[in-house]
Amino acid sequence: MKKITVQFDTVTKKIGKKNIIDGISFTIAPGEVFGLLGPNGAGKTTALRMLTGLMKPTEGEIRICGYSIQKDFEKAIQHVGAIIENPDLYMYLTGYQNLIHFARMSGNVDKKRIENIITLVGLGEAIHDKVKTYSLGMRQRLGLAQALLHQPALLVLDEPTNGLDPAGIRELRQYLQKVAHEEGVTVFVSSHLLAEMELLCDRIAIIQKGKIVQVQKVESFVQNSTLEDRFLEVTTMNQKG
Ligand SMILES: Nc1ncnc2c1ncn2[C@@H]1O[C@H](COP(=O)(O)OP(=O)(O)OP(=O)(O)O)[C@@H](O)[C@H]1O
Repeated sequence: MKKITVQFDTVTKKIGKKNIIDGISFTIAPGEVFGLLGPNGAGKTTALRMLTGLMKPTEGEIRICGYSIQKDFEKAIQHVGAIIENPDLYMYLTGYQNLIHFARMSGNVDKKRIENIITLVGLGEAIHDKVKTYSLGMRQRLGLAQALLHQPALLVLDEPTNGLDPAGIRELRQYLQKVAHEEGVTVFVSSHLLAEMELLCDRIAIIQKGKIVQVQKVESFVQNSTLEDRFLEVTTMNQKG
Protein backbone atom coordinates (compact mmCIF):
# COMPACT_ATOMS: atom_id res chain seq x y z
CA MET A 1 0.00 0.00 0.00
CA LYS A 2 1.37 3.40 -0.99
CA LYS A 3 1.74 5.79 1.94
CA ILE A 4 -0.01 9.06 1.28
CA THR A 5 0.73 12.47 2.76
CA VAL A 6 -1.64 15.39 2.16
CA GLN A 7 -0.48 19.01 2.35
CA PHE A 8 -2.56 22.15 2.24
CA ASP A 9 -0.13 25.03 1.77
CA THR A 10 -1.70 28.48 2.41
CA VAL A 11 -4.74 27.61 0.32
CA THR A 12 -7.31 30.30 -0.41
CA LYS A 13 -10.53 30.07 -2.40
CA LYS A 14 -12.14 33.32 -3.34
CA ILE A 15 -15.65 33.42 -4.77
CA GLY A 16 -16.76 36.91 -5.69
CA LYS A 17 -15.25 39.12 -3.01
CA LYS A 18 -15.44 36.51 -0.27
CA ASN A 19 -12.63 34.23 0.87
CA ILE A 20 -14.56 30.98 1.28
CA ILE A 21 -11.23 29.38 2.29
CA ASP A 22 -8.71 31.75 3.76
CA GLY A 23 -5.05 30.73 3.73
CA ILE A 24 -5.35 27.28 5.31
CA SER A 25 -2.27 25.12 5.93
CA PHE A 26 -1.95 21.68 7.47
CA THR A 27 -0.31 18.33 6.75
CA ILE A 28 -1.90 14.92 7.14
CA ALA A 29 0.44 11.99 7.81
CA PRO A 30 0.15 8.56 6.16
CA GLY A 31 -2.15 6.24 8.09
CA GLU A 32 -3.72 9.07 10.02
CA VAL A 33 -7.46 9.63 10.45
CA PHE A 34 -7.70 13.40 10.14
CA GLY A 35 -10.93 15.31 10.67
CA LEU A 36 -12.01 18.70 9.42
CA LEU A 37 -14.60 19.88 11.91
CA GLY A 38 -16.68 23.00 11.58
CA PRO A 39 -20.17 24.44 11.69
CA ASN A 40 -22.39 24.64 8.59
CA GLY A 41 -20.94 26.88 5.92
CA ALA A 42 -17.43 26.90 7.44
CA GLY A 43 -15.82 25.74 4.18
CA LYS A 44 -15.37 21.99 4.71
CA THR A 45 -16.90 20.84 1.43
CA THR A 46 -15.01 23.55 -0.46
CA ALA A 47 -11.69 22.32 1.03
CA LEU A 48 -12.48 18.72 0.07
CA ARG A 49 -13.64 19.72 -3.40
CA MET A 50 -10.31 21.46 -3.98
CA LEU A 51 -8.39 18.45 -2.70
CA THR A 52 -10.10 16.18 -5.22
CA GLY A 53 -9.73 18.61 -8.12
CA LEU A 54 -13.45 19.46 -8.35
CA MET A 55 -12.58 23.11 -7.72
CA LYS A 56 -9.38 25.12 -8.15
CA PRO A 57 -7.79 27.10 -5.32
CA THR A 58 -7.38 30.83 -5.98
CA GLU A 59 -4.03 30.81 -4.17
CA GLY A 60 -1.75 28.28 -2.52
CA GLU A 61 -1.13 24.65 -3.32
CA ILE A 62 -2.54 21.27 -2.36
CA ARG A 63 -0.21 18.28 -2.63
CA ILE A 64 -0.89 14.58 -2.39
CA CYS A 65 2.32 12.57 -1.95
CA GLY A 66 4.21 15.65 -3.01
CA TYR A 67 2.29 15.95 -6.31
CA SER A 68 0.42 19.19 -6.80
CA ILE A 69 -3.27 18.63 -7.48
CA GLN A 70 -3.22 21.72 -9.69
CA LYS A 71 -0.04 20.97 -11.65
CA ASP A 72 0.21 17.19 -11.61
CA PHE A 73 -3.40 16.09 -11.27
CA GLU A 74 -3.13 12.56 -12.74
CA LYS A 75 -0.27 11.57 -10.44
CA ALA A 76 -1.79 13.29 -7.41
CA ILE A 77 -5.24 11.75 -7.78
CA GLN A 78 -4.40 8.16 -8.72
CA HIS A 79 -4.56 6.68 -5.22
CA VAL A 80 -7.56 8.66 -4.03
CA GLY A 81 -11.05 7.39 -3.26
CA ALA A 82 -13.63 10.02 -2.41
CA ILE A 83 -17.23 10.81 -1.66
CA ILE A 84 -17.95 14.52 -1.84
CA GLU A 85 -21.59 15.51 -1.34
CA ASN A 86 -23.94 12.97 -2.91
CA PRO A 87 -22.35 9.84 -4.28
CA ASP A 88 -22.66 9.62 -8.04
CA LEU A 89 -24.96 6.63 -8.51
CA TYR A 90 -27.07 5.24 -11.33
CA MET A 91 -30.59 5.19 -9.94
CA TYR A 92 -32.09 2.73 -12.45
CA LEU A 93 -29.37 0.13 -11.93
CA THR A 94 -29.11 -2.14 -8.90
CA GLY A 95 -26.44 -1.51 -6.29
CA TYR A 96 -24.54 -4.50 -7.63
CA GLN A 97 -24.70 -3.25 -11.23
CA ASN A 98 -23.39 0.12 -10.04
CA LEU A 99 -20.42 -1.56 -8.41
CA ILE A 100 -19.70 -3.68 -11.51
CA HIS A 101 -19.76 -0.48 -13.54
CA PHE A 102 -17.33 1.32 -11.23
CA ALA A 103 -15.11 -1.77 -11.05
CA ARG A 104 -14.83 -1.77 -14.86
CA MET A 105 -13.93 1.92 -14.84
CA SER A 106 -11.15 1.53 -12.31
CA GLY A 107 -9.72 -1.59 -13.92
CA ASN A 108 -8.10 -3.88 -11.39
CA VAL A 109 -11.10 -4.86 -9.23
CA ASP A 110 -12.18 -8.51 -9.24
CA LYS A 111 -15.51 -10.11 -8.25
CA LYS A 112 -14.10 -11.21 -4.90
CA ARG A 113 -13.23 -7.62 -3.99
CA ILE A 114 -16.78 -6.56 -4.89
CA GLU A 115 -18.23 -9.32 -2.66
CA ASN A 116 -15.94 -8.31 0.23
CA ILE A 117 -16.93 -4.67 -0.08
CA ILE A 118 -20.65 -5.53 -0.12
CA THR A 119 -20.19 -7.49 3.11
CA LEU A 120 -18.19 -4.66 4.60
CA VAL A 121 -20.72 -1.91 3.93
CA GLY A 122 -23.56 -4.21 5.06
CA LEU A 123 -25.96 -3.82 2.16
CA GLY A 124 -26.84 -7.55 2.15
CA GLU A 125 -29.48 -8.71 -0.31
CA ALA A 126 -30.54 -5.10 -0.97
CA ILE A 127 -27.48 -4.88 -3.22
CA HIS A 128 -29.69 -6.49 -5.92
CA ASP A 129 -32.42 -3.83 -5.63
CA LYS A 130 -32.53 -0.73 -7.79
CA VAL A 131 -30.76 2.26 -6.22
CA LYS A 132 -33.86 4.46 -6.68
CA THR A 133 -35.57 2.34 -3.97
CA TYR A 134 -32.69 2.91 -1.48
CA SER A 135 -32.91 5.04 1.66
CA LEU A 136 -30.37 7.84 2.21
CA GLY A 137 -28.30 5.56 4.47
CA MET A 138 -28.28 2.77 1.89
CA ARG A 139 -27.14 5.19 -0.81
CA GLN A 140 -24.41 6.37 1.53
CA ARG A 141 -23.28 2.77 2.06
CA LEU A 142 -23.20 2.14 -1.68
CA GLY A 143 -21.29 5.38 -2.25
CA LEU A 144 -18.78 4.24 0.32
CA ALA A 145 -18.47 0.85 -1.38
CA GLN A 146 -17.78 2.68 -4.63
CA ALA A 147 -15.08 4.85 -3.03
CA LEU A 148 -13.40 1.86 -1.40
CA LEU A 149 -13.60 -0.50 -4.35
CA HIS A 150 -10.16 0.14 -5.85
CA GLN A 151 -8.47 0.05 -2.42
CA PRO A 152 -7.40 3.70 -2.37
CA ALA A 153 -4.45 4.78 -0.24
CA LEU A 154 -6.18 8.09 0.55
CA LEU A 155 -9.87 8.20 1.42
CA VAL A 156 -11.62 11.58 1.34
CA LEU A 157 -15.10 11.52 2.83
CA ASP A 158 -17.41 14.50 3.21
CA GLU A 159 -19.83 13.97 6.12
CA PRO A 160 -19.60 10.16 5.70
CA THR A 161 -22.02 9.27 8.48
CA ASN A 162 -24.80 11.41 7.03
CA GLY A 163 -27.90 9.19 6.88
CA LEU A 164 -26.30 6.19 8.59
CA ASP A 165 -27.92 4.60 11.65
CA PRO A 166 -25.88 4.17 14.87
CA ALA A 167 -24.80 0.62 13.96
CA GLY A 168 -23.72 1.82 10.52
CA ILE A 169 -21.79 4.72 12.04
CA ARG A 170 -19.95 2.36 14.37
CA GLU A 171 -19.11 -0.11 11.59
CA LEU A 172 -17.84 2.70 9.38
CA ARG A 173 -15.73 4.09 12.23
CA GLN A 174 -14.21 0.70 12.99
CA TYR A 175 -13.48 0.09 9.32
CA LEU A 176 -11.83 3.49 8.75
CA GLN A 177 -9.67 3.12 11.86
CA LYS A 178 -8.69 -0.40 10.83
CA VAL A 179 -7.63 0.52 7.29
CA ALA A 180 -5.77 3.57 8.59
CA HIS A 181 -3.96 2.02 11.53
CA GLU A 182 -3.38 -1.49 10.15
CA GLU A 183 -2.98 -0.86 6.42
CA GLY A 184 -1.64 2.69 6.44
CA VAL A 185 -4.51 4.23 4.46
CA THR A 186 -4.72 7.99 5.02
CA VAL A 187 -8.27 9.06 5.89
CA PHE A 188 -9.56 12.64 5.61
CA VAL A 189 -13.14 13.20 6.80
CA SER A 190 -15.28 16.24 7.37
CA SER A 191 -18.14 16.66 9.82
CA HIS A 192 -19.96 19.20 11.93
CA LEU A 193 -20.37 16.66 14.77
CA LEU A 194 -17.70 16.96 17.46
CA ALA A 195 -18.61 13.80 19.39
CA GLU A 196 -18.45 11.68 16.26
CA MET A 197 -15.14 13.14 15.15
CA GLU A 198 -13.69 12.66 18.61
CA LEU A 199 -14.42 8.93 18.41
CA LEU A 200 -13.18 8.55 14.85
CA CYS A 201 -10.15 10.79 14.38
CA ASP A 202 -6.53 10.83 15.50
CA ARG A 203 -6.30 14.56 14.89
CA ILE A 204 -8.86 17.28 14.27
CA ALA A 205 -8.65 20.70 12.61
CA ILE A 206 -11.41 23.13 13.45
CA ILE A 207 -12.43 25.36 10.58
CA GLN A 208 -14.53 28.46 10.94
CA LYS A 209 -15.40 30.98 8.24
CA GLY A 210 -12.71 29.53 5.99
CA LYS A 211 -9.90 29.70 8.57
CA ILE A 212 -8.28 26.91 10.58
CA VAL A 213 -8.61 28.02 14.19
CA GLN A 214 -7.14 24.96 15.89
CA VAL A 215 -5.42 21.65 15.07
CA GLN A 216 -5.24 19.16 17.88
CA LYS A 217 -4.64 15.51 18.64
CA VAL A 218 -7.76 13.86 19.97
CA GLU A 219 -5.94 12.25 22.89
CA SER A 220 -4.86 15.64 24.18
CA PHE A 221 -8.45 16.74 23.80
CA VAL A 222 -9.60 13.92 26.05
CA GLN A 223 -7.24 15.17 28.75
CA ASN A 224 -8.39 18.75 28.55
CA SER A 225 -11.51 20.11 26.98
CA THR A 226 -9.98 22.92 24.94
CA LEU A 227 -11.13 21.48 21.63
CA GLU A 228 -14.73 21.26 22.77
CA ASP A 229 -14.53 24.74 24.26
CA ARG A 230 -13.05 26.08 21.05
CA PHE A 231 -15.63 24.33 18.88
CA LEU A 232 -18.53 25.56 20.99
CA GLU A 233 -17.03 29.01 20.93
CA VAL A 234 -16.82 29.07 17.13
CA THR A 235 -20.24 27.50 16.62
CA THR A 236 -21.85 29.93 19.04
CA MET A 237 -20.07 32.82 17.37
CA ASN A 238 -21.32 31.50 14.05
CA GLN A 239 -24.94 31.38 15.23
CA LYS A 240 -24.64 34.97 16.31
CA GLY A 241 -23.43 35.68 12.74
N1 LIG B 1 -20.09 28.17 -5.65
C1 LIG B 1 -20.28 28.99 -4.60
N2 LIG B 1 -20.62 30.28 -4.79
C2 LIG B 1 -20.80 31.12 -3.75
N3 LIG B 1 -20.65 30.76 -2.47
C3 LIG B 1 -20.30 29.49 -2.21
C4 LIG B 1 -20.10 28.54 -3.27
N4 LIG B 1 -19.76 27.35 -2.70
C5 LIG B 1 -19.77 27.56 -1.38
N5 LIG B 1 -20.10 28.82 -1.08
C6 LIG B 1 -20.18 29.42 0.28
O1 LIG B 1 -19.00 29.10 0.94
C7 LIG B 1 -19.21 28.82 2.31
C8 LIG B 1 -18.66 27.47 2.64
O2 LIG B 1 -19.41 26.44 2.02
P1 LIG B 1 -19.09 24.90 2.23
O3 LIG B 1 -20.16 24.13 1.50
O4 LIG B 1 -17.69 24.63 1.87
O5 LIG B 1 -19.28 24.75 3.81
P2 LIG B 1 -19.39 23.44 4.71
O6 LIG B 1 -18.49 23.68 5.86
O7 LIG B 1 -19.16 22.23 3.88
O8 LIG B 1 -20.89 23.52 5.20
P3 LIG B 1 -21.97 22.36 5.51
O9 LIG B 1 -21.59 21.72 6.80
O10 LIG B 1 -23.23 23.17 5.64
O11 LIG B 1 -21.98 21.44 4.33
C9 LIG B 1 -20.71 28.96 2.51
O12 LIG B 1 -20.95 30.24 3.06
C10 LIG B 1 -21.27 28.83 1.13
O13 LIG B 1 -22.47 29.55 1.02
